[in-house]
Amino acid sequence: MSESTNIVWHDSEVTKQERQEQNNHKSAVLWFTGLSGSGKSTVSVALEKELHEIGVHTYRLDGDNVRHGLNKNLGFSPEDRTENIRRIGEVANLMVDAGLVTLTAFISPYREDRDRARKLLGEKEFIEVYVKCSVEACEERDPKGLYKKARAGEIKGFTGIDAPYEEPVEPEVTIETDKQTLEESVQVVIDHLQQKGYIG
Ligand SMILES: Nc1ncnc2c1ncn2[C@@H]1O[C@H](COP(=O)(O)OS(=O)(=O)O)[C@@H](OP(=O)(O)O)[C@H]1O
Ligand SMILES: Nc1ncnc2c1ncn2[C@@H]1O[C@H](COP(=O)(O)OP(=O)(O)O)[C@@H](O)[C@H]1O
Repeated sequence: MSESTNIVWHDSEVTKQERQEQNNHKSAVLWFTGLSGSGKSTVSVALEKELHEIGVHTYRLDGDNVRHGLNKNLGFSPEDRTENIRRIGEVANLMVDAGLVTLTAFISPYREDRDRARKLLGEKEFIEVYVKCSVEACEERDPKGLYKKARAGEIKGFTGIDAPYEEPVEPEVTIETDKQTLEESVQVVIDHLQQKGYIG
């Protein structure tokens, strides 16, 4: 890939802070990470609905959806997953600049890739939400039948089966979807946003 040259940053006259003030809440990314079937999509969808209902401006980026468009040229090799997460970090950064509480739901299995996104966004605007769920429980749920295919050898390099998932070390929030209900998980994240002053 060639790098762009002769490009100059052009500032806007409306700042992120002004957008946040108009919205009446701060902006940040809620970075959901966890195994396939752990509940990233389910929890982020329910959480976004609740946030929207209380007047928070949101947008949700989901692995399956983004891989249909922006990242349709990427597969599941380690290099492609890294590029997937790099692009999502950049898109999330733009959305946070636009004043949105941005919810991303990607397996994002590599710590280094998540930490790169954290560094890009900055500590205050990157909230890592570890969707913790045992691989056994995810496999039992198998909402898309992918674990079955992975066990049968029809999918190679499936996260948790024959590809790694590196657990977060110090996530801002952990939800345990094999122990908590969906409603409890959503509430844990809302409590965090309120306690840390992101939303009123
Ligand atoms: N090999 C392999 N490993 C893991 N997942 C696979 C694979 N092949 C396809 N899928 C489907 O792709 C979804 C994961 O995409 P992500 O963009 O979140 O993955 S990653 O962050 O780049 O690792 C994942 O969606 P979720 O189940 O929502 O996590 C799967 O439906
Ligand atoms: N407490 C829970 N929280 C979230 N999802 C749950 C819970 N209990 C069962 N589920 C089910 O687990 C599955 C999670 O799938 P999904 O949200 O697509 O996960 P992911 O996006 O991480 O792949 C769904 O079928 C959901 O209904």
